[in-house]
Amino acid sequence: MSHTNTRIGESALSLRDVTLTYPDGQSRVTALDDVSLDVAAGEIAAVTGPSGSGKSTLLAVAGALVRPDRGSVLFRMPSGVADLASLGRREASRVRREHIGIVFQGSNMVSSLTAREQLEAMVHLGQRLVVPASVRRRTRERALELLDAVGLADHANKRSNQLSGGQRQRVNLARALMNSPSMLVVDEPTSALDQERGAAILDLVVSVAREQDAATLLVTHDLRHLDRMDSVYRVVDGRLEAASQAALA
Ligand SMILES: Nc1ncnc2c1ncn2[C@@H]1O[C@H](COP(=O)(O)OP(=O)(O)OP(=O)(O)O)[C@@H](O)[C@H]1O
Repeated sequence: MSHTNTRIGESALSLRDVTLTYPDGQSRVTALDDVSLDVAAGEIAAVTGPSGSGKSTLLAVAGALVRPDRGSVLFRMPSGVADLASLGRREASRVRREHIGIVFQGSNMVSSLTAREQLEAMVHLGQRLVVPASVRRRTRERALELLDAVGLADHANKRSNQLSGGQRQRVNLARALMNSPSMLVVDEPTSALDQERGAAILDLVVSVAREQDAATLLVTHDLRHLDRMDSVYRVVDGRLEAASQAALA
């Protein structure tokens, strides 16, 4: 893994000149066009923009789910700085599991597991040996704590097909927080929620980002929340623009 501290400066996440294209028939469509972005630890950066402009792709690149064609994606983890753009599949998957919390719309849940077990699996998945009872107990406690924090203490033992769309979205967020990630990438966390619950979930994202010093990228269409963000960007045709909140209102 590369250790390139000098180029990342004070940032926890630093994208430099990132370009990503997808195949489109005989040609290619440019989803991200020379994007550079810095997010500090504990900073919450909102990403807005029209449908199809490249927001989810930006999150996927930052979250080590997709490798860009060009550019670097430097990420500061407790163990050092890695360029996510140059990691192989296995290494990227390990970094995601251990250090990145990902909340995408429709994130997959295992239907046979309860809400609590979905969270516990995040921790147990990475462990090859038999998990000691003390670790299992701590993991369970943390899972219940997080389910409580997202307002689902009473639903811990329900399977995902017994939960509503909004409740599943909250399980997704709780699950992303299980490993105390250094980076959170969150796509439309409030889309399936009413205003009150949406605001509560956003409160949780904000408090987690601050308390755990997680660099946070959050796609939202809900302009009411933008005043709670540290920075606001707009993606238009794959290009990133800094956006003032006044210009978006
Ligand atoms: N897997 C893919 N294969 C081919 N093209 C893709 C793929 N994923 C996205 N695209 C294209 O890349 C561009 C950016 O898509 P992206 O999903 O990042 O936009 P978005 O801003 O998140 O949109 P929305 O707000 O509708 O979710 C679009 O033109 C889209 O059609």
